[in-house]
Amino acid sequence: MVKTVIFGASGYTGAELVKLVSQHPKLTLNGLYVSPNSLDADKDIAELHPGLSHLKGHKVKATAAHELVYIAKENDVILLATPHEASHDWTASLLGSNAVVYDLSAAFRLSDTNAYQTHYGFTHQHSELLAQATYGLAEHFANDIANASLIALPGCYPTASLMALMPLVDANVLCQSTLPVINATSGVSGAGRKASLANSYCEVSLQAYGVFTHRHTPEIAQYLNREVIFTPHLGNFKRGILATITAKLTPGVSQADIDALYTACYARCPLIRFQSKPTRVDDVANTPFCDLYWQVQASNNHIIITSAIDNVLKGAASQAIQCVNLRNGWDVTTGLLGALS
Ligand SMILES: NC(=O)C1=CN([C@@H]2O[C@H](COP(=O)(O)OP(=O)(O)OC[C@H]3O[C@@H](n4cnc5c(N)ncnc54)[C@H](OP(=O)(O)O)[C@@H]3O)[C@@H](O)[C@H]2O)C=CC1
Ligand SMILES: CC(=O)N[C@@H](CCC(=O)OP(=O)(O)O)C(=O)O
Repeated sequence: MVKTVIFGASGYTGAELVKLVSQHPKLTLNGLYVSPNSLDADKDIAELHPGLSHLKGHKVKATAAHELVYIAKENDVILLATPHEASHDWTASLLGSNAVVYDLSAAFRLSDTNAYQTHYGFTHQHSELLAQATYGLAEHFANDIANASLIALPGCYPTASLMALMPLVDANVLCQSTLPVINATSGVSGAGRKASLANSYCEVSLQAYGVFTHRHTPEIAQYLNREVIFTPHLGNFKRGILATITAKLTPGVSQADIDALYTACYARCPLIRFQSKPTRVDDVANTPFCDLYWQVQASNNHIIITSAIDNVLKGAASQAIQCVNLRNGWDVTTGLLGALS
């Protein structure tokens, strides 16, 4: 069995990772960690997440920075479901042995160190790790992921957006002079488990936020190699993201062309599903799938694509497990579909 540890195990994505690792046929849970001064240190995971009561006996431990090198030596898979700064500070100590680091934060997603000061408010100290990191967008970078030692999982909105737009950019069917427009709504779990006024039950109402400033705009732009207009919205539901994307096509591109293009791109991708009607959050919540729907309006060369994912699964934890599977040469769905049928 492949020994696996999870940092940030008490959070939303951490708890999903605990569940996914525990049901994975080739992984074994070998340690759960929270922050050095966490109020949850030494609590049982079943106490923190009653939905994980069947895993009673797994306690979360406070991380001690001086133990990181040892933890990495003793394990094969390190999953970081931690804030960006914690991943940034700890990853160098976790690399260097045989363990592979899968980081769910944004600490290693962007290639430009300066972007971290602008968009994340901290100074990035590890340009060498940014150069080394592989982006964990599983369906698009499978070969790179298979050989990587540091995998930077995409953000939730970038996952939904890039799954829709990358095939079109790669096939060069988007008009160069018009920016794709992405409007996406996320459930509240996207903001993490920590209490805040903006995310409290009575305060949440469907609303745009981060207008022209959201930190996922440069992430999406970097991997598309072109600018986009991205506007996130907060919705009053727990989990899921629906991205509705409008883009201008080059003249003459038809519905049949786009059908063929997506079909070819995702032919061997069992976790990408095509829908004949606009996609719905309820169909992907609690699943590792990304659902796509598209419609071309030939009269004015436009396409609308709708992309739906579960933000804590395909947008984070289950995509991390896809990467673990790819990195170990296992079927990409291993451990992900068992409880669904
Ligand atoms: N929620 C989502 O939909 C998505 C989240 N992500 C990213 O995944 C990561 C985890 O997100 P999420 O699960 O939502 O967050 P949560 O706030 O729900 O959980 C964060 C976890 O990290 C621990 N933690 C907090 N501060 C530190 C610290 N300084 N050092 C180490 N551990 C710490 C917390 O426990 P404690 O404070 O008790 O130590 C908790 O276990 C983040 O980087 C987030 O940006 C990515 C994609 C989607
Ligand atoms: C609803 C909500 O608040 N969502 C989060 C995005 C969550 C995510 O993907 O986070 P990272 O890129 O930080 O890992 C936000 O907009 O900040």
